[in-house]
Amino acid sequence: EISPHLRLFKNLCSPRAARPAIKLIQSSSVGMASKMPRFRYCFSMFRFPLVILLFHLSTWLVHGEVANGGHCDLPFLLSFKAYNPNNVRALETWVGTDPCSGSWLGVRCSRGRVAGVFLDDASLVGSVAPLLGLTQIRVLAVRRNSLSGPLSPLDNSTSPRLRHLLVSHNNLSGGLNLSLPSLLTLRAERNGFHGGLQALCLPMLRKFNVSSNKLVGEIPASLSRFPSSSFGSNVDLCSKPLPRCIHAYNAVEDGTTSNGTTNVTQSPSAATNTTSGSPSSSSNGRFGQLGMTALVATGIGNAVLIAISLAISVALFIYMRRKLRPSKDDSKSSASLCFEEEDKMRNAEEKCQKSGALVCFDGGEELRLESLLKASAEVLGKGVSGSTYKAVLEDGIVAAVKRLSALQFPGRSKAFDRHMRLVGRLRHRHVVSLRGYCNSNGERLLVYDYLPNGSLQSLLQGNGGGGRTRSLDWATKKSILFGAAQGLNYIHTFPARPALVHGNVKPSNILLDERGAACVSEWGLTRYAASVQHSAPQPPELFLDRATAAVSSLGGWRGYAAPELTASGARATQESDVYSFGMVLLAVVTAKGAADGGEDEGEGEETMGMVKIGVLCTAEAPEERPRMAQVLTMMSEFM
Ligand SMILES: Nc1ncnc2c1ncn2[C@@H]1O[C@H](COP(=O)(O)OP(=O)(O)OP(=O)(O)O)[C@@H](O)[C@H]1O
Repeated sequence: EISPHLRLFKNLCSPRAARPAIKLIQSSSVGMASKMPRFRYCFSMFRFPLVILLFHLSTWLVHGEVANGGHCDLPFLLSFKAYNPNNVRALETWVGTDPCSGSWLGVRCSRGRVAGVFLDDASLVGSVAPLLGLTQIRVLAVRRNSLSGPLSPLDNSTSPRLRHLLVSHNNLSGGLNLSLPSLLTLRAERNGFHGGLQALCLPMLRKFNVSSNKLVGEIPASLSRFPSSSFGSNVDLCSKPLPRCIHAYNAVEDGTTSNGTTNVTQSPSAATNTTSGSPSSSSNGRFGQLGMTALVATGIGNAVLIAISLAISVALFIYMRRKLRPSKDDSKSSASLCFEEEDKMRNAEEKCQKSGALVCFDGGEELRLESLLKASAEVLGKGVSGSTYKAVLEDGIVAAVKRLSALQFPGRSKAFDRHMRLVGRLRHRHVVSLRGYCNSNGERLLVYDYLPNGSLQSLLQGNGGGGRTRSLDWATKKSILFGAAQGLNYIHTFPARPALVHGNVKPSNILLDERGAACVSEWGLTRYAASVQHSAPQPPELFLDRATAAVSSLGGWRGYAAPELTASGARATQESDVYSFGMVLLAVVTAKGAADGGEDEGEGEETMGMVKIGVLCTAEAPEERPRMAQVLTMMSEFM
């Protein structure tokens, strides 16, 4: 088949245009000298199409196409297709030589290469291995099919860009051997994977599920942070978050155990008891000697294992800290974060997968503008800066989408884009992550993680978020305040020029995640707002009056804004954030809670200590307020 580029050239060789060239060929027996003028004539006729042809050839090559093999991702897709019968609907559209033509269902490309395959519920059979040969793939979603065979070992050399591997509800088998520093999602539940989890090295993993497989053995420490539901219904997995592993040792000896008939399987402690002086062991010299040797060997083995796992944990901890708190240097070296690639390449399209006008960040690669616009949406609330919706996307992703008010954020500004890209880089367990944003045609949508447990505001109003009631006891109050303080401190200390500011600290912007941990949200927007509603200055009354003032205006920022912000043109600063945090702290500490009436002495002291911190934070003069890092240090005394 002639490619479009060749066809273009063929059209240009229409009878009229081609005549001189044909003549040239026909007169090939004539001497070279007589050919030259005709050649020049022909060349001048074809100069323009030749330039076009060369241009197309070069882009063709740049995009990974080769002269006679077609698109370089084609063989992988075709061999996957070959496993499947012709009646698989999605694959019926896989025809032609260009998978990036837009007509291949479920195939998504970026810069001329296949970057995503989305074939959930497509009745697929055969092996998934060919799809893992796609070297530029970021998202592979083939859930709820009948795929079988093993998942080939994957590492940075085979799949350097893979972020989301969604293969759940298939018949896949074999071991899980994945060493992918950038993988964010692994959904492999309800398959037939067997063996252990030791060959999983996935430091950036956020979503993980290997339940309902045939896995056995100890859960590595690096995966123990996931809930037990991620590991359930396997053959024999153990260790955190599942019950502890019981290490059984065959403490030897055919025919030499105390009753002389069976081998004894016992725990190390039991073995210790037996060998350290129980009559049966001391009476049996050979057993005692062998048991002691086995114990010493086991002890040494355990010590070595503990030392190795400690070293690995420390290394992992350092590695994760670097990844999660990128410094300027880190951002240069870590290619795994979507945005860091952006910085390096200085080109938004290169760094982040874009779908239309949606720019995505680390963890938001699965987002697509089309599915966002089609999502079912429920209004969560309306604030000064815009309205927030809970959006449930067709592929089950739940997100909070903030639609910025056109009045507060008019026009398209490059500074806003730059700022949002910075905001999208922040990742901390007490800061709500921005996963993507869209800024086009006057529409500004910010896509955040959806936090299911409501806000501190709903708690203060006596209604636990997410439809649940949660008592605001002293421990809860402290943990929420401490979490929010950590989030705020992270924002304040993030390496950026100028230093970052939240700008809108108030209870409705302190959300509770699925574990009930506090996360600060919607920060950094006021800097780009046309106007910010400021309150009248707070009168310097007693702290309790201030707290009451804050609580009485829970819906807005008024009660929480620092007095200096009332001046016209005043901008939020880190000091004004500290003030607002102090107001939140006072509001929380003085709020009615489950412990009212039953406060013990220790709690009373802590309350007073916290109140003092609140008073320090709400000092009238900004320069007298402590920094968030100092607030954290003071608070940690009560944690
Ligand atoms: N990521 C999120 N997950 C769950 N709920 C959220 C999320 N972001 C905001 N909300 C909730 O949506 C509601 C509206 O939030 P929104 O930020 O639009 O208004 P606000 O916080 O009252 O005012 P402002 O615009 O000044 O921040 C609030 O109750 C907030 O708790």
